[in-house]
Amino acid sequence: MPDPKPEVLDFLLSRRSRPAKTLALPVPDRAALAPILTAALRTPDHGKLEPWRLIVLEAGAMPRLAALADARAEALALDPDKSAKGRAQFAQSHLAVVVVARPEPSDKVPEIEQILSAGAVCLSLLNAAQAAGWGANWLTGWPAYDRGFLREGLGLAETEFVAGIVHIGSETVAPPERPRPDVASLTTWVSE
Ligand SMILES: Cc1cc2nc3c(=O)[nH]c(=O)nc-3n(C[C@H](O)[C@H](O)[C@H](O)COP(=O)(O)O)c2cc1C
Repeated sequence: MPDPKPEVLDFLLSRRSRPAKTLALPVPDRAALAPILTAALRTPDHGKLEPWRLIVLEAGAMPRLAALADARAEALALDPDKSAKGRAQFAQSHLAVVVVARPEPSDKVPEIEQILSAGAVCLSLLNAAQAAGWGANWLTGWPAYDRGFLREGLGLAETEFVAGIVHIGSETVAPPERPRPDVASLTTWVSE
Protein backbone atom coordinates (compact mmCIF):
# COMPACT_ATOMS: atom_id res chain seq x y z
CA MET A 1 0.00 0.00 0.00
CA PRO A 2 1.20 3.55 -0.63
CA ASP A 3 2.52 5.45 2.36
CA PRO A 4 1.50 9.02 1.45
CA LYS A 5 3.34 12.09 2.70
CA PRO A 6 0.82 14.80 1.78
CA GLU A 7 2.88 17.55 3.36
CA VAL A 8 5.83 16.69 1.15
CA LEU A 9 3.65 16.53 -1.94
CA ASP A 10 2.03 19.87 -1.06
CA PHE A 11 5.49 21.34 -0.71
CA LEU A 12 6.55 20.03 -4.12
CA LEU A 13 3.35 21.34 -5.70
CA SER A 14 3.89 24.86 -4.38
CA ARG A 15 7.66 25.31 -4.03
CA ARG A 16 9.21 28.12 -6.00
CA SER A 17 12.42 30.06 -6.23
CA ARG A 18 13.03 33.62 -5.17
CA PRO A 19 15.31 35.86 -7.28
CA ALA A 20 18.81 35.74 -5.80
CA LYS A 21 19.05 39.53 -5.65
CA THR A 22 16.04 39.61 -3.26
CA LEU A 23 17.59 37.17 -0.76
CA ALA A 24 18.74 38.85 2.43
CA LEU A 25 20.31 38.12 5.80
CA PRO A 26 20.19 35.98 7.81
CA VAL A 27 21.48 33.01 5.87
CA PRO A 28 21.85 29.51 7.29
CA ASP A 29 24.98 28.99 9.37
CA ARG A 30 27.15 25.92 8.85
CA ALA A 31 25.07 23.83 11.27
CA ALA A 32 21.81 24.76 9.54
CA LEU A 33 23.37 24.17 6.14
CA ALA A 34 24.63 20.69 7.03
CA PRO A 35 21.31 18.80 6.59
CA ILE A 36 20.58 20.80 3.43
CA LEU A 37 23.89 19.71 1.88
CA THR A 38 23.34 16.14 3.06
CA ALA A 39 19.91 16.09 1.42
CA ALA A 40 21.39 17.58 -1.75
CA LEU A 41 23.94 14.79 -2.08
CA ARG A 42 21.35 12.11 -1.36
CA THR A 43 20.73 12.05 -5.07
CA PRO A 44 20.36 9.25 -7.62
CA ASP A 45 23.88 8.46 -8.84
CA HIS A 46 24.31 5.53 -11.24
CA GLY A 47 27.29 3.44 -10.17
CA LYS A 48 27.93 5.54 -7.05
CA LEU A 49 30.54 7.56 -8.92
CA GLU A 50 29.76 10.76 -7.00
CA PRO A 51 30.31 12.81 -10.17
CA TRP A 52 29.82 16.10 -8.35
CA ARG A 53 31.14 18.13 -5.42
CA LEU A 54 30.06 21.25 -3.57
CA ILE A 55 31.80 24.57 -2.93
CA VAL A 56 30.14 26.73 -0.28
CA LEU A 57 30.69 30.44 -0.90
CA GLU A 58 30.36 32.30 2.38
CA ALA A 59 29.96 36.06 2.70
CA GLY A 60 33.71 36.63 3.11
CA ALA A 61 34.40 35.16 -0.33
CA MET A 62 31.93 37.36 -2.19
CA PRO A 63 33.96 40.59 -2.56
CA ARG A 64 36.89 38.64 -4.05
CA LEU A 65 34.61 36.85 -6.52
CA ALA A 66 32.79 40.06 -7.45
CA ALA A 67 36.15 41.73 -8.14
CA LEU A 68 37.30 38.74 -10.17
CA ALA A 69 34.08 38.88 -12.21
CA ASP A 70 34.91 42.52 -12.97
CA ALA A 71 38.45 41.64 -14.01
CA ARG A 72 37.31 38.75 -16.20
CA ALA A 73 34.60 40.91 -17.79
CA GLU A 74 37.25 43.46 -18.69
CA ALA A 75 39.58 40.80 -20.08
CA LEU A 76 36.73 39.37 -22.15
CA ALA A 77 35.57 42.86 -23.23
CA LEU A 78 32.02 42.12 -22.14
CA ASP A 79 29.40 44.81 -22.49
CA PRO A 80 28.68 46.80 -19.31
CA ASP A 81 25.27 45.19 -18.67
CA LYS A 82 26.61 41.68 -18.86
CA SER A 83 29.64 42.61 -16.82
CA ALA A 84 27.48 44.15 -14.07
CA LYS A 85 25.29 41.05 -13.86
CA GLY A 86 28.32 38.83 -13.39
CA ARG A 87 29.60 41.04 -10.58
CA ALA A 88 26.19 41.43 -8.92
CA GLN A 89 25.65 37.72 -8.55
CA PHE A 90 28.49 37.67 -6.05
CA ALA A 91 28.41 41.24 -4.73
CA GLN A 92 24.74 40.92 -3.70
CA SER A 93 24.93 37.39 -2.27
CA HIS A 94 25.54 36.35 1.33
CA LEU A 95 25.68 32.60 0.70
CA ALA A 96 25.79 30.38 -2.36
CA VAL A 97 26.56 26.73 -2.98
CA VAL A 98 28.31 25.87 -6.22
CA VAL A 99 27.42 22.42 -7.53
CA VAL A 100 30.41 21.24 -9.51
CA ALA A 101 29.97 18.44 -12.03
CA ARG A 102 33.00 16.21 -12.44
CA PRO A 103 32.08 13.40 -14.82
CA GLU A 104 34.71 10.73 -15.21
CA PRO A 105 35.27 8.19 -17.99
CA SER A 106 33.28 5.04 -17.27
CA ASP A 107 32.40 1.97 -19.34
CA LYS A 108 29.22 1.55 -17.35
CA VAL A 109 27.84 5.03 -16.76
CA PRO A 110 27.60 7.38 -19.76
CA GLU A 111 28.78 10.93 -19.18
CA ILE A 112 25.28 12.30 -19.73
CA GLU A 113 23.98 10.29 -16.78
CA GLN A 114 26.68 11.73 -14.56
CA ILE A 115 25.79 15.24 -15.69
CA LEU A 116 22.09 14.62 -15.12
CA SER A 117 22.95 13.49 -11.61
CA ALA A 118 24.71 16.82 -11.02
CA GLY A 119 21.55 18.61 -12.15
CA ALA A 120 19.60 16.47 -9.72
CA VAL A 121 21.92 17.61 -6.93
CA CYS A 122 21.07 21.22 -7.81
CA LEU A 123 17.32 20.60 -7.57
CA SER A 124 17.68 18.59 -4.36
CA LEU A 125 19.72 21.41 -2.88
CA LEU A 126 17.13 23.98 -3.96
CA ASN A 127 14.29 21.89 -2.55
CA ALA A 128 16.08 21.13 0.71
CA ALA A 129 16.90 24.81 1.25
CA GLN A 130 13.29 25.80 0.54
CA ALA A 131 11.93 22.98 2.71
CA ALA A 132 14.11 24.28 5.54
CA GLY A 133 12.37 27.65 5.17
CA TRP A 134 14.97 29.58 3.20
CA GLY A 135 14.62 31.33 -0.11
CA ALA A 136 16.82 29.90 -2.84
CA ASN A 137 17.65 30.40 -6.50
CA TRP A 138 19.57 28.22 -8.98
CA LEU A 139 21.65 30.45 -11.25
CA THR A 140 24.53 30.12 -13.65
CA GLY A 141 25.45 33.34 -15.49
CA TRP A 142 28.51 33.94 -17.65
CA PRO A 143 31.10 33.51 -14.85
CA ALA A 144 29.88 29.92 -14.48
CA TYR A 145 31.10 29.28 -18.04
CA ASP A 146 34.30 31.29 -17.98
CA ARG A 147 37.29 28.98 -17.48
CA GLY A 148 39.40 31.82 -16.13
CA PHE A 149 36.83 32.64 -13.47
CA LEU A 150 36.33 28.98 -12.60
CA ARG A 151 40.04 28.27 -12.31
CA GLU A 152 41.10 31.39 -10.46
CA GLY A 153 37.94 32.03 -8.45
CA LEU A 154 36.74 28.55 -7.58
CA GLY A 155 39.77 26.33 -8.18
CA LEU A 156 38.02 24.09 -10.70
CA ALA A 157 40.02 21.56 -12.71
CA GLU A 158 39.70 21.71 -16.50
CA THR A 159 37.51 18.57 -16.44
CA GLU A 160 35.07 20.10 -13.97
CA PHE A 161 32.23 22.50 -14.68
CA VAL A 162 29.48 24.31 -12.86
CA ALA A 163 26.04 22.68 -12.84
CA GLY A 164 24.57 25.47 -10.79
CA ILE A 165 25.19 28.19 -8.25
CA VAL A 166 22.41 27.97 -5.68
CA HIS A 167 21.98 31.17 -3.68
CA ILE A 168 20.33 30.75 -0.27
CA GLY A 169 19.01 33.38 2.13
CA SER A 170 15.99 34.96 3.75
CA GLU A 171 13.05 35.77 1.55
CA THR A 172 12.12 39.44 1.38
CA VAL A 173 9.57 39.58 -1.43
CA ALA A 174 7.39 37.11 -3.28
CA PRO A 175 7.32 38.15 -6.93
CA PRO A 176 4.37 37.04 -9.07
CA GLU A 177 4.25 33.30 -9.66
CA ARG A 178 5.70 32.33 -13.03
CA PRO A 179 3.43 30.52 -15.48
CA ARG A 180 3.80 26.80 -14.92
CA PRO A 181 3.94 24.14 -17.62
CA ASP A 182 0.77 22.61 -19.01
CA VAL A 183 1.20 19.04 -17.86
CA ALA A 184 -1.35 17.57 -20.28
CA SER A 185 0.38 19.00 -23.37
CA LEU A 186 3.76 17.72 -22.20
CA THR A 187 2.69 14.24 -21.21
CA THR A 188 2.08 11.22 -23.42
CA TRP A 189 0.21 8.28 -21.96
CA VAL A 190 1.05 4.89 -23.38
CA SER A 191 -1.34 2.12 -22.46
CA GLU A 192 -0.91 -0.53 -25.08
C1 LIG B 1 20.79 25.32 -15.10
C2 LIG B 1 19.96 26.52 -14.77
C3 LIG B 1 20.55 27.78 -14.81
C4 LIG B 1 19.81 28.92 -14.53
N1 LIG B 1 20.43 30.13 -14.57
C5 LIG B 1 19.70 31.24 -14.37
C6 LIG B 1 20.33 32.51 -14.42
O1 LIG B 1 21.54 32.62 -14.62
N2 LIG B 1 19.55 33.61 -14.24
C7 LIG B 1 18.20 33.50 -13.99
O2 LIG B 1 17.52 34.53 -13.84
N3 LIG B 1 17.59 32.31 -13.89
C8 LIG B 1 18.30 31.18 -14.08
N4 LIG B 1 17.70 29.95 -13.99
C9 LIG B 1 16.24 29.89 -13.71
C10 LIG B 1 15.88 29.89 -12.24
O3 LIG B 1 16.74 29.17 -11.41
C11 LIG B 1 14.51 29.24 -12.01
O4 LIG B 1 14.23 28.34 -13.00
C12 LIG B 1 13.39 30.21 -11.96
O5 LIG B 1 13.73 31.23 -11.10
C13 LIG B 1 12.09 29.51 -11.46
O6 LIG B 1 12.37 28.55 -10.51
P1 LIG B 1 11.26 27.78 -9.65
O7 LIG B 1 10.59 26.81 -10.55
O8 LIG B 1 12.04 27.08 -8.55
O9 LIG B 1 10.32 28.82 -9.11
C14 LIG B 1 18.43 28.79 -14.22
C15 LIG B 1 17.85 27.52 -14.16
C16 LIG B 1 18.60 26.40 -14.44
C17 LIG B 1 17.94 25.05 -14.37
